[in-house]
Amino acid sequence: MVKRESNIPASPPHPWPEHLPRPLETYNLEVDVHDSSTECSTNGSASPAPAGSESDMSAEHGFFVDPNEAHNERVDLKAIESAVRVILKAVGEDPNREGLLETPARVARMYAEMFAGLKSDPGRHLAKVFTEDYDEIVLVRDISFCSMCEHHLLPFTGKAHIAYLPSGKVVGLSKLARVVEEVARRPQVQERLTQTVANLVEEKLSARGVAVVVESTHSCMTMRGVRKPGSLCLTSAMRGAFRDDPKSRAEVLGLINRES
Ligand SMILES: Nc1nc2c(ncn2[C@@H]2O[C@H](COP(=O)(O)OP(=O)(O)OP(=O)(O)O)[C@@H](O)[C@H]2O)c(=O)[nH]1
Ligand SMILES: [Zn+2]
Repeated sequence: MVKRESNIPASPPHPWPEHLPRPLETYNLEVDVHDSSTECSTNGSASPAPAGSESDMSAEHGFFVDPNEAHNERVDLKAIESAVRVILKAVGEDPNREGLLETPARVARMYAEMFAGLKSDPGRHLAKVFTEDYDEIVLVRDISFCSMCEHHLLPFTGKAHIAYLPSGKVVGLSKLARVVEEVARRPQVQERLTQTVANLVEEKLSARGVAVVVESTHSCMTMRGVRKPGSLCLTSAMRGAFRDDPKSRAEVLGLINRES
């Protein structure tokens, strides 16, 4: 057993936020170099400083961990690699030919990225709000996203539009896009993505009204199966005033559909 230890101080100045991944360099890695099923075990004694502090920056550790980025620690990369090798063999490929040698590892990393939001809490992006005497529509339009259809594990890509009616507090505009980005990183159906985003905005901002419209193209409908390139799926979730008041609903839909 070869033990590699980082040079991070054993007693960090602050606890590392639970929902964040710990950068690999900050783990004490215990690697059995003789065992092909190598495991990395984490040692709780070494945690980095919280994001945003000076010691979180690349000068000391060689990288910066963005606390806004979702990360799914439970993804078993080795298991995905094995499964991809099985699939390659099953379709008649030779997983040992040169071009495919690194493919299982690439696919594993790709799934880790595409499903990074599976175990995270996207609502955290809406935790910081600003008191503001503004009670009209706030709309962020054309938030591009790429998610994965849970039926075929093929991407569906498109745009989300989020509007809300504040009740004394507004949120940073980028945070609405961050919620979409994180919720998208799960296997799902478009309806659930739409509702999840609407529920989060309504709950976390105590918004008087929320409108979420999502438009996307599903690869499972364009590149396979029924093969209808150009087909577009639209979903919407209306809450509060946008659901109950036809005038508010018409106003927000007008803004969402307005030509730029
Ligand atoms: N409602 C909904 N359906 C979706 C979504 N993404 C994919 N689907 C559909 O999920 C369905 C799965 O249908 P199945 O009959 O079980 O699978 P299939 O035989 O591969 O279906 P086809 O795609 O028609 O070939 C398909 O109709 C897909 O178009 C989504 O986000 N929402
Ligand atoms: Zn599909």
